[in-house]
Amino acid sequence: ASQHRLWPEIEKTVKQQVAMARMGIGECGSGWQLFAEDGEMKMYRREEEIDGMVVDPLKAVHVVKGITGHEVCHHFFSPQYRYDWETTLEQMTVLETISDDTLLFLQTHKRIWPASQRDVVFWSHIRKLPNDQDRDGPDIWTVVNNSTGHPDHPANVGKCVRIFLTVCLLCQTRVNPPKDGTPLSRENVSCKITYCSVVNPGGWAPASVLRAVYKREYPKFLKRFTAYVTNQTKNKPIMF
Ligand SMILES: O=S(=O)(CCO)c1ccc(-c2ccc(C3CCCC3)c([C@H]3C[C@H]3c3ccccn3)c2)cc1
Repeated sequence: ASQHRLWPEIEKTVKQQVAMARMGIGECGSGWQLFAEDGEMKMYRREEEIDGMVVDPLKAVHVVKGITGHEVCHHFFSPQYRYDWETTLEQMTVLETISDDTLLFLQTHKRIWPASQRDVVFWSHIRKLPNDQDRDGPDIWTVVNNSTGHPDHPANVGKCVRIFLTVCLLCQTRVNPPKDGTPLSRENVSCKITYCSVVNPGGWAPASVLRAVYKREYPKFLKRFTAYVTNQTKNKPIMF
């Protein structure tokens, strides 16, 4: 994969996005407002517009018991699960398998009235990162999705408005070993999830509509996705 044309961009974007995701909300600069909370899940956004279009950066933090960072990233990255958890997905195509850890996707999302239908072309890269805080702690896993062009799928040719996004899912596994030396089980693991996304909706859509869509869809997406991973893994050996 290192010789692929996208490799330099992937390296740079992954490093950038991981650094941002690791910063706490306080360090991330001001202006973050908590807009949704549900148990361990907290969702923040910053209100930002470019040329009158809403591009509100989103940062969600969540802690889920019984699953690991590798399991969360594996189910987010792998195409075979996506229709199960991505409720707004209408069509997903893997345009290119760049390597076993890097795919190129074309996705069309269901139309959200009154906005016109959207599509997106993005590369998706999964990576394990050394846990530099705690040397013998479990590794950190991340998936970064970033829009890119594709010669066979130019933007805004068909009925869909092309959106542009950068998404980073960063997962840190926590292990609390059982006192009595019994083997590790799912009760002894949890995962701290940080999900960052910036979506440029492409063509114009009313700010009030977009903000309502995000307010409704993002909490639903993260809850549904983490519940899906819990269900998929509950009777399987732990994937560290
Ligand atoms: O994390 S991913 O890479 C996961 C791979 O699928 C991702 C996340 C979100 C989107 C996305 C981008 C834009 C929109 C809007 C913009 C104007 C009208 C459609 C929506 C709408 C469908 C709503 C939505 C918002 C948040 C979460 C899920 N659904 C979704 C795409 C990919």
